[in-house]
Amino acid sequence: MKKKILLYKKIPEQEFQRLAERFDVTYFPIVNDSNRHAFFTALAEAEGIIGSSAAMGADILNKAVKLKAASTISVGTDQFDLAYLAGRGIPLMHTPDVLNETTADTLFTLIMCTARRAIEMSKMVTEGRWTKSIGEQSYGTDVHGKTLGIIGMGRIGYALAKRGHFGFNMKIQYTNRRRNINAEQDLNATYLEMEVLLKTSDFICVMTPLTEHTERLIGAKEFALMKKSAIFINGSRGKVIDEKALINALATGSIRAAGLDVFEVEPLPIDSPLCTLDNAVLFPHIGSATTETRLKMVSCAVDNLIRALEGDISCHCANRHLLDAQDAYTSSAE
Ligand SMILES: NC(=O)C1=CN([C@@H]2O[C@H](COP(=O)(O)OP(=O)(O)OC[C@H]3O[C@@H](n4cnc5c(N)ncnc54)[C@H](O)[C@@H]3O)[C@@H](O)[C@H]2O)C=CC1
Ligand SMILES: O=C(O)C(=O)CO
Repeated sequence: MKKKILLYKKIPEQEFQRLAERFDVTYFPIVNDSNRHAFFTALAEAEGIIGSSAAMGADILNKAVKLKAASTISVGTDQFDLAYLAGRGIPLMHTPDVLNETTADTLFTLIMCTARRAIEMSKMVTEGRWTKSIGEQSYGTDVHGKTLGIIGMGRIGYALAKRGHFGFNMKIQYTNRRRNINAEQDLNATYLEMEVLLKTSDFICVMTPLTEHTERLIGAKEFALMKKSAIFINGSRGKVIDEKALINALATGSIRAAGLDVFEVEPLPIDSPLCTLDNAVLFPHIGSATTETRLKMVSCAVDNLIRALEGDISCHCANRHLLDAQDAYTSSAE
């Protein structure tokens, strides 16, 4: 008999078929109040789950009494309670690497848009305010040759640093839990304590995961340390920064601008003060959102679930360290 799995995201047909060939799939393209009861009923029967963009805390996961493996169509795993899953011996699979280059492209777009005031200038044209040659009040600032400070020099941080170093002759500096020797050797990156990085960077980009250690990593104190000319970029998760403190820094001109792909609350409510600030460039969480990369992520997540339900978590398991620490993983193939 086929194992039951729960799919809670719309995915391309060919990937759906790969799941359907192997599993008995219950599919919820979206979960809302009208289908939540049915969703929980399916969750209680599922040996595997696959999807993204839905909170999967212990309160939800404890309904998944038969669960053997979870697969998220994302590299970020903050929607899940990793320790809870590990405590039950359940691996959480994720999709690293396939989205590095696309997400770094998005981050560099934010850098260019904020520095050159691209959205603001475009609005000037489309709103009929371009009535004479622009003056210096509309000038941007250069990106090439400036200093790029990266907080979280992991897979995506490195891909961003590559663009800055090779494409824009930027000086790369970073802070990270561990030294990134590849970035130092390949990109001449300098490791700095956070405080020094904040004080000396022209562009500061946060690319850490959201964890209990990184929640509100950047707040009023950190914004106050940045140069008045600094441009702040967040592509990690909204909760890694104190959004109110950022709004204050932008509104008072204590930093120059911010480019944001992620927010404390998503979708960003239209009454957020961020929406009124010309020096904030706001994207609707599109870091990895190209057709090619989203397909690769789905494909990777499908492979991950198939392998994990066969007992193989050697690749792409996000809570492997927690499972190993308590020797909790027992192969679901057993
Ligand atoms: N905006 C978007 O669409 C996307 C956002 N993301 C976010 O980016 C995050 C990072 O992704 P990857 O680069 O693949 O992860 P990664 O694990 O390769 O890199 C993260 C780096 O942050 C460092 N780090 C962790 N805690 C830190 C701390 N307290 N201080 C300094 N450094 C710390 C780690 O040592 C690691 O090197 C994801 O977890 C996800 O939340 C990822 C993809 C797309
Ligand atoms: O993969 C992730 O973590 C994202 O945020 C979307 O690509």
